[in-house]
Amino acid sequence: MGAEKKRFALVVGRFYEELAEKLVAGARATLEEHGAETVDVYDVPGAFELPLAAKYAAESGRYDAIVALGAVIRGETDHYDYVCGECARGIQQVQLATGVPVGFGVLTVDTMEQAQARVGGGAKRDSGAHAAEAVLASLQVRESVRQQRRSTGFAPA
Ligand SMILES: Nc1c(NC[C@H](O)[C@H](O)[C@H](O)CO)[nH]c(=O)[nH]c1=O
Ligand SMILES: CC(=O)[C@@H](O)COP(=O)(O)O
Repeated sequence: MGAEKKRFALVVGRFYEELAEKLVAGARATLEEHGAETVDVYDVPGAFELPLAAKYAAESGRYDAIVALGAVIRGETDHYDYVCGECARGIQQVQLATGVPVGFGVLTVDTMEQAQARVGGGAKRDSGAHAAEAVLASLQVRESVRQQRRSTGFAPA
């Protein structure tokens, strides 16, 4: 889907700054390649804060879609499980509650090497770009449904 005249917010967990920057670069490049009018960036300390930041952006009415970016790397304790779980659950809740697509561009990995392989220039994928592509796809679905409703005149009671 084209992103012409569309406005996007990136909410970014900065726990690992270098990884965050690469995720932002990938997401921004994808959105701008598709013609985004605006790409605003909002920083939070870590992945646990991403859902609330996404909620603020979604409820502002200023953005067509949001991309949540960050990196969670497993440590010695089970803290990782809570951070990842609440981040993912919260982000999903925001998009379902508001209808504003929120891409999940949060790395949940065991090692820094795994993380580096999943950002721009890495061997596996560019997770920032993928999350941006995902919200473009969600916006396309919404537009297609709207067009279908207009063309068939069908509107649920
Ligand atoms: N260990 C990681 C964290 N932990 C911090 C939390 O996300 C949160 O900021 C803190 O608990 C205060 O509420 N965050 C990451 O993004 N990545 C990690 O690996
Ligand atoms: C993902 C985390 O919260 C983790 O980095 C914290 O490390 P630890 O479990 O060793 O305290």
